[in-house]
Amino acid sequence: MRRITFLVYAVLWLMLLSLNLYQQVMDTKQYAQNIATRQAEMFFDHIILVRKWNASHGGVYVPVDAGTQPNPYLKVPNRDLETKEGVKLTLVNPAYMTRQLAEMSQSQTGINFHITSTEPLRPENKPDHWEAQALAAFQKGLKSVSGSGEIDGKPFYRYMAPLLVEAECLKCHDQDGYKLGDVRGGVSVNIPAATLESFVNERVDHLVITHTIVALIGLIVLLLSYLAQARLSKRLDKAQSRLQLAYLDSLTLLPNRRYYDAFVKREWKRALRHQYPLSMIMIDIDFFKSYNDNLGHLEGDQCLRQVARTLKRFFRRPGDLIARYGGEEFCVVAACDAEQIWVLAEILRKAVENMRMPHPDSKISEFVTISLGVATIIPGHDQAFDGLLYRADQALYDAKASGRNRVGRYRE
Ligand SMILES: Nc1nc2c(ncn2[C@@H]2O[C@H](COP(=O)(O)OP(=O)(O)OP(=O)(O)O)[C@@H](O)[C@H]2O)c(=O)[nH]1
Repeated sequence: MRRITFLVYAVLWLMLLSLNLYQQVMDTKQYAQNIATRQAEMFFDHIILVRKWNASHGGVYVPVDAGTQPNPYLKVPNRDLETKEGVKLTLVNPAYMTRQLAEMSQSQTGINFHITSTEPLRPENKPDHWEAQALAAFQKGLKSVSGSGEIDGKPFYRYMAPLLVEAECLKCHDQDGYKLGDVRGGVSVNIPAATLESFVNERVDHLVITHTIVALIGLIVLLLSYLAQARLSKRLDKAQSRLQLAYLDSLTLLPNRRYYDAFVKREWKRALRHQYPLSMIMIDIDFFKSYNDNLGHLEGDQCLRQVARTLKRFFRRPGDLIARYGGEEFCVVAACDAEQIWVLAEILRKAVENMRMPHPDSKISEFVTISLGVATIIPGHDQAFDGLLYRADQALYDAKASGRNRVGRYRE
């Protein structure tokens, strides 16, 4: 694994976990919201139940005191009575009762609920923005609305459901133009977010801790496998360079004699099996001894490298090989026929000549040149590879004998 791959995996891993953490935190918040909504629904149902009880009695008389004054918005006969003993009683209808319960609930449980409608008789029953939107939704048929929001700057889970006109309501409200089933308003129940905050915070803390631990474990595993892989590839690199040292000539970086031996053995067998021709070119730099003597051994090395580089350009096919055979000799093995190898040899000769590398002491040219000997054979069971080598050598000898800087062909 390369360092960049490791980093990409690490970032992906962290992104995946962050996404999961985010999703779980959102789920937790939604869960808290659901709990609050369920609680508010139950609260709402109780209010409705108590209102029904009150309405079923056409309201309930209670003694007048500082907290329960006659309801100025209740315009019915006999709203206020006095018992024989002189106790003053006033009629508490469902709306008045709901308001009183709301005040009691607010002070004792912190749960706030609010009876409201779009046209309230009592100004305090005017809906806030959230409630007004919920009332509009009820007019369109929605059965309840839940969410969250702020009341007097404090966060609340909010729930609201409509108050529908029922038979009991019409006893007092039929003069108001209401019909059975009409939306008369609604009651919003507001649960302080603080009641569930500790649950949410505790769960979020837990999620953050577990995700951090899992993230660290993942990163450690990733890091360990990266380090193990880095060590392994270092060892592989070392093994590879050892292998290269064993099979490459360090001066020219061409395959060396050892590689050449293994290669020709394999190729010879293959050509024997399939009965196709195998060709060889022996290459020798002309007057290389005098090049060395004249320009020095280091320049001689440089010349060998340059010639090798030039020759190597023509060998891209995996079935062909050019190797440093030894000293200033190179050898080509290729699975092709006599004509093709001759053409290739001629190309190589011209390529070296066209390098125009000065050779001050050559007897045939002012530049470095090569002589080449080519031979081709279709391997037979009674022959050995040495036969091909011998022929290529003979051809090279011919090329040298007939003037150098040319390709010699083996003739039977
Ligand atoms: N600089 C350098 N010279 C080398 C290397 N290997 C062999 N030689 C030299 O190559 C020369 C080969 O000389 P010869 O075999 O006489 O060949 P030549 O001078 O090219 O003569 P002809 O082949 O007849 O043209 C010798 O002087 C070797 O020392 C090498 O790795 N580096």
